[in-house]
Amino acid sequence: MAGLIDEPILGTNDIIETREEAEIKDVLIDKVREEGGQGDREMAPPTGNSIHRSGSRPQLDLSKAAILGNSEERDPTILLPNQSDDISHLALDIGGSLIKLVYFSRHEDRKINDKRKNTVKERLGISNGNRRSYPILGGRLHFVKFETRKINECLDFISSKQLHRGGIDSHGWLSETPANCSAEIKATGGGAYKFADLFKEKLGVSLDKEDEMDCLVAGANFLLKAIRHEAFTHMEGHKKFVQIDHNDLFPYLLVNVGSGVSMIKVDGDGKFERVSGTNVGGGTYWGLGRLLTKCKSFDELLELSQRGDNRTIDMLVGDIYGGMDYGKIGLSASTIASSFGKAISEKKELEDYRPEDISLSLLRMISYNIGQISYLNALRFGLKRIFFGGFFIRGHAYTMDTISFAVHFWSKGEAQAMFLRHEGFLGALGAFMSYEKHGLDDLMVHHLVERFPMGAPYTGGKIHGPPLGDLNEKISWMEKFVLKGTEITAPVPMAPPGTTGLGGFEVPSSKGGTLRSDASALNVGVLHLVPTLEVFPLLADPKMYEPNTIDLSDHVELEYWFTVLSEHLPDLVDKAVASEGGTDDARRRGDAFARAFSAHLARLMEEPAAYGKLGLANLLELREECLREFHFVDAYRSIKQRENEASLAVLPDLLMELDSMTEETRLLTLIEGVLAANIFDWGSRACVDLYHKGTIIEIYRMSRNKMQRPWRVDDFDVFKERMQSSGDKKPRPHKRALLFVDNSGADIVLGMLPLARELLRRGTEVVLVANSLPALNDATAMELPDIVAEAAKHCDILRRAAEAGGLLVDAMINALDGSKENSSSVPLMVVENGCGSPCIDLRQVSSELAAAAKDADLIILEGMGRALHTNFNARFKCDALKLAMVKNQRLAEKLIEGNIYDCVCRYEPAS
Ligand SMILES: CC(C)(COP(=O)(O)O)[C@@H](O)C(=O)NCCC(=O)O
Ligand SMILES: [Mn+2]
Repeated sequence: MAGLIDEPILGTNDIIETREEAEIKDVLIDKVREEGGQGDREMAPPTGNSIHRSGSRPQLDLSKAAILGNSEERDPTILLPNQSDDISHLALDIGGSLIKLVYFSRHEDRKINDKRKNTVKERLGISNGNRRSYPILGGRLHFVKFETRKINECLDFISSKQLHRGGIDSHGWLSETPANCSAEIKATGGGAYKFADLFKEKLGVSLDKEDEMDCLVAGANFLLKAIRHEAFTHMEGHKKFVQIDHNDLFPYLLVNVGSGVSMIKVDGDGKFERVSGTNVGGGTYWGLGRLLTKCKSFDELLELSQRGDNRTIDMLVGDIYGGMDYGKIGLSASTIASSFGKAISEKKELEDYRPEDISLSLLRMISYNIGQISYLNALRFGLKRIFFGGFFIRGHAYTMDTISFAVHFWSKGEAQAMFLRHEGFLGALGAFMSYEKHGLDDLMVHHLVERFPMGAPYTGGKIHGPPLGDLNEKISWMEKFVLKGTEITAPVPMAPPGTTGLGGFEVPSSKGGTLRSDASALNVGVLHLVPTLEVFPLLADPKMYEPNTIDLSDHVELEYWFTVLSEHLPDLVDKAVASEGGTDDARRRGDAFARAFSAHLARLMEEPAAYGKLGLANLLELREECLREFHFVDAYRSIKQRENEASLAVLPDLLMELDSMTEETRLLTLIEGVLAANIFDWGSRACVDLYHKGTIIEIYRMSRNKMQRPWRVDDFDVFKERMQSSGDKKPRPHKRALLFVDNSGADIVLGMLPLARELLRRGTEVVLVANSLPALNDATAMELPDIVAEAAKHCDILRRAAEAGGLLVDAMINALDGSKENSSSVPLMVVENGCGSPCIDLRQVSSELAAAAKDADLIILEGMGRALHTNFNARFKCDALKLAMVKNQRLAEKLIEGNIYDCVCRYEPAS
């Protein structure tokens, strides 16, 4: 059976400048020695093309190794194109019931010879490499679990992924272990002792034991500081994410509900005390439940409870008071007076009770008890916040509701129970954190991007067999998955919460047809660690910033966008398959992509907050990520090329026309041009239908002719005032403008480039900000220099500025030999934005863009994705212009009370 886990993409390593291999090896060997602080240690000399390491270590393949960038730099990056090992860190939490694994896989190197990057770094004064003292590599943190009784499956998993081999040292290099010393894996939990010999025997590794409490606290602190939507409340079926202020996190009570329960007062990093606990925990539920119901697993028991009615077993207040409330002390008739209390007075045997009812009664008894004891401890120490973690909870709505109810009830609403999405992984994550100097504790929230687990959207990281090895296995698994028609293809709708008020709940508040135990067990994605990401420095209030304009927690809204994306899918698959030559292989990958994406959508429909707060930007990014997962690198490649060529052909005429205008008319025509050309959007259903009705130029002309002011949002006059002289007063030109460009073809060539040219003409430096990776027909930073070079053939202003910005090949030589000072023009530059999506979350942008922003006093956001779906409400420290054509009827109605093809020109002076 295939394994169901997200796999890092196994990709090719693109390459760079070639250098003498021998020289590179020397640098590399020196680097490993020096940075590992082990200069005196003997290192095996290279044999052939690889360094052979001790038996349990992977080989480092140095063939075709090359220095990336400038070899004179202090810490040059060295690319190993043939090094295929996915170097990993692994940590374990081996509990009585479950084994939790956290492992790290390195990002594949997608580095290519992007000369633009080097020049832009020089221009913007970006220092090379990482700014932290010990850099960590970009990569992904994966979270998986196994049942402890199936420990062999876990060992097979580790072995097949080679997770026990090698690690990364403090500098992101393979750490070296002397030949006579075996590898060590950090592990916590009782099983780290119990199974130490088994790990040694089967994998040849020693378990380096870490204290369980230390790990729990380290894991919880890391999550609460570094993950945006980690903590949430859960009351009467409603999940609500809580924004934790990192500076006001401590003290709090951490309640870890595993087999037993620990209550820990946390005062800071590494500062905590186990103040209480209870032996009535997850193990009790499972153990008693198994005896009473004959259930085979925890999940089965939990699933049973979904259909249970505890009133048949529990003695309720109403049973004692003849169906009445005991109002005087605030107890309703449905309050449980005594768990399992009815069983004493009835002449029934165990077989006479439904297992479903027993399970629910048990679950409720234990959850309530945990909630109550936790609150009493919080009260004891004056703690307001209580975070609950541990695998007992497993995102199960009824368990959380019951705990929340207990805390709320006994505290009279003063205290709140909060839950953690990575609830089960606190210990494993803490053990992972204990690897010395991995740099993780340095990471901040903007360095982590949580993405949907690609390989297995619906299985929640549960491992059912060996992991999927390659793309082919993943595709076959997708095929089998859909053919089997499991429940994900028909998502279970959320049921309205059911509560009787005061006393408690009659039935579980989120009672679907069936509880998919996997889904409830793991609501976490894969954490992508991107240490180079930064918060966009021009955000007026980063803490209050919310990228998404549309709230998808509104189910009607979610359903609408779900339908839009589903309907767009066949066309997208056609484009993607065509972009890969329309081969049988491409068709197969296309089908697998469609299935995987549909499954993700269905999963999110079922549980929108499964991976944190869901916004439209996440859905649009998911689609792009999913395409990349099935190796479609640029589905709209040929469309983009065709449109670029057609637009470049008419650019000279447009520029001539613009040059013949007065300054005032020209500015208006330029803005009209941007809005009109934004119609070329292959992500909009309506626009794609339109493209069948005419040529690119015909559609562009039609769109321009339709431009009539006032636009639906029209701040042009205020913008014009800022830009143009009135009377004798000549306004100070902006120093630097960041232009967030959108689509290829007419959009960039006939819209944004002419606007950039106007700004350059006025003496404003221009930085074109484009996607790092392709998304729909958006122009990428890699593509822009060629487009600019073509455009510059027809325009002196663009040519000189592009030269000054190092965008033209000749100019690059100038820039590098220091003659840039002679340039007579302000520069035109290109930076990548750090994302591969039609939208942009400005909390996580490339370091290039953050550096470029430092001197910028004007930003122009263009397109629906970047200016409407995201950032429509964003406020900036500098002047901001948001330009877009609305190419969706519903969005037009909702956002601007207008109609499809209406335009937005929103200008907001610096705040
Ligand atoms: C994907 C997009 C955000 C891209 O728009 P752009 O940023 O290129 O203006 C937009 O096309 C969109 O929201 N499309 C889905 C809605 C529809 O098909 O109507
Ligand atoms: Mn776009």
